[in-house]
Amino acid sequence: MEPKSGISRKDFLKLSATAGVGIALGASGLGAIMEVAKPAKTPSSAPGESGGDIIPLYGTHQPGIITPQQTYMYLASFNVTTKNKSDLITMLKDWTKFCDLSVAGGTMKLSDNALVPPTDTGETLDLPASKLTVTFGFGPSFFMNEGSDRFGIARMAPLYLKDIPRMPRDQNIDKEISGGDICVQVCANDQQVAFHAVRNLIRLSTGHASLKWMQEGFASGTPGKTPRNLFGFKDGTANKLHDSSAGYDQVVWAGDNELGWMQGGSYLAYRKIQMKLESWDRTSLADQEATFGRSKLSGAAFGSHGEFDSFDLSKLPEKSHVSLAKQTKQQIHRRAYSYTDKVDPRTGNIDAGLLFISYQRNPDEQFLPMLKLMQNNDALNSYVAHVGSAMFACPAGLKQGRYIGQNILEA
Ligand SMILES: C=CC1=C(C)c2cc3[nH]c(cc4nc(cc5[nH]c(cc1n2)c(C)c5CCC(=O)O)C(CCC(=O)O)=C4C)c(C)c3C=C
Ligand SMILES: [Fe+2]
Repeated sequence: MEPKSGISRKDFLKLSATAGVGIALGASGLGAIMEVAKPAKTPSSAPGESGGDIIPLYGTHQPGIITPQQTYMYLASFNVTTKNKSDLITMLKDWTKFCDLSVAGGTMKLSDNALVPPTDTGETLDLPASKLTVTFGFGPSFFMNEGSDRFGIARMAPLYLKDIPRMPRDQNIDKEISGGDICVQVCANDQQVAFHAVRNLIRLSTGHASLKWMQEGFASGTPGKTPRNLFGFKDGTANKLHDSSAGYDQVVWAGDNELGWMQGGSYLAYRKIQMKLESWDRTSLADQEATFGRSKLSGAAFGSHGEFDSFDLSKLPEKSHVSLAKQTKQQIHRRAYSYTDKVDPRTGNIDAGLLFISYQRNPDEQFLPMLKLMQNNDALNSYVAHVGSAMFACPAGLKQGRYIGQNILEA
């Protein structure tokens, strides 16, 4: 059934219920998704309407990588618990069907049986798609787990996938919030829509995988302008340098030296970085700007005027953050979100910082040399501590009718 455009999630639900399409509950109560409805709206609807809020799940590349940043993000990492490959496939199929429906603003059909829990948790019933994207990635332990090729896919591991090696300033890295077999990056312009997606993906993983860790982030900025991080600086300016199809091919998308499933995919590098807000806030403006090598107000590099102006590297302090990144002569595509958490009752300091995420086609060449140089020399080091770390390989875009990871598990 092809729903009409302009209808709400709730209307669509009613329609799908009448037409007898939707999702049947399995024996567990959460169960496998047996049948899903077609997308509730089309991506071509006018902006402002729900349809204009749709980012397609299918395409050459996964959504959520070069997609302009939405306001909210959940990053969740799962460990696969089932030893059975077909169980794993069931979960990935259910996830795919769920994403197919939710990114289009649809909702799983509630049960007709009042005696069992509703299939969908319901908090998005009246909400539009909100540019929801779900991006999947696979960690090194997905392919080879503690020396065991448990799903017979070790030969399918991509060229550069490995845990980020221990860095000089990694003494605060917490293993509990690092790594994992599968990561899911969920982004949307409505936090409830993003949460609904991650929550239901967790529900659908029951019996197949367990949630290892989850992080929640936000990015705030005027549309079309670079958002500022919690140090008050524009963060993401240099992404403009590769903002073209050729630029993304050069910086982001894995090439034809990779196995087929990874060509057009990308490597996700993740660092959870605490930012010492209290000590930063006691730092003079001049020192803050020298830390990055850019003006706080305009975002312009030292010696230039506008945020996006080219600049002379010799005008920046040698150990400034931007200078170090430039010295590597590499580019990465950053898609970071801020986070805030609890206050330490002993010091009154806030646990807040950056969920640093970057995408690149070759982390060995692009990301790791940059991280190493920064860990050794960065002026920013006085104000930050890295506490979480992970790397995942995100497959190429999905074709309709296929499930995420199919090209790895059924090759
Ligand atoms: C290893 C890669 C990087 C880490 C880790 C990282 C952490 C980090 N960055 C900021 C704030 C800013 N970063 C900026 C630029 C920038 N950062 C990286 C890489 C890492 N950052 C790169 C490659 C660049 C681009 C450099 C260039 O080519 O010009 C900036 C300047 C504005 C911008 O371009 O975005 C800011 C500000 C924080 C706060 C942080 C850890 C908490
Ligand atoms: Fe940076």
